[in-house]
Amino acid sequence: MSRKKIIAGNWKMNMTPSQAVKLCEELKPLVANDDVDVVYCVPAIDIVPVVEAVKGTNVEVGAENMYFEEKGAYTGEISAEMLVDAGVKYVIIGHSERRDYFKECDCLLNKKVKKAFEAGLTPILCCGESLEQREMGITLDFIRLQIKSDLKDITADQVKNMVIAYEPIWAIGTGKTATSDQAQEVCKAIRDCIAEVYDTDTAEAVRIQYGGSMNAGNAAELLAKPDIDGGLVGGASLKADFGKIVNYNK
Ligand SMILES: O=C[C@H](O)COP(=O)(O)O
Repeated sequence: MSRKKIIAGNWKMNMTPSQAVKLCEELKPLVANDDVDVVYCVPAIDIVPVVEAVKGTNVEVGAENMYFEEKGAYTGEISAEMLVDAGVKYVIIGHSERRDYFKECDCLLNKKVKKAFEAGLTPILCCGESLEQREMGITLDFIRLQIKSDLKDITADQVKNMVIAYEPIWAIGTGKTATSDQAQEVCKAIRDCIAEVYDTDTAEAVRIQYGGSMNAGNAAELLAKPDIDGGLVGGASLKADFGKIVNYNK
């Protein structure tokens, strides 16, 4: 099966609303590539202006987080319904920074994944091992556990339409990219895990991204691997380099 590549920028806590609009204008001519899906996952306050700024282009907008409740007394949170109403199509769930700094656990993330689907959003579910886990040789076991817990009670049809991002924590923002073989090994293990829990059709359909210091220089090699269907790009998504990653195949 041929899966369309998906290149998503994760802006993290960068870009004020006015800077965000300026960045969209700068990137507009650089990210025009209909062969791939292009997504900007942006801070909550940037969502409305960015949705407006990318109107009429090939870019879709994603959120970096959401809460699983529909509405109510949850100070500071944003619901899936709010995101959908604002024009958001994707939502990152379970980024390692949320798991680590904000103590988001698998049980909470499972509720968020369910809610995202219920609201009509496409979740980009992140998983990845720490350096310590890699050195202990438990990377694949740990990631299988994460995937199984986060996808508890999620149906095969839902999994077919979601995105999973493999992000080794030791490669995030460090300039240390996983080698393309390391990234391929884990992305394949994730696909095998999906085949084991669901079936081969589902495993063949789900798109699996790599994230962790992806840049204009290493994207083509990573994206050439059979089980890597895209990138979740942090630092390099805030500059012209992002256009080169999106056009890795040109
Ligand atoms: O979500 C994106 C990842 O955390 C990767 O960030 P990075 O490209 O800055 O290493």
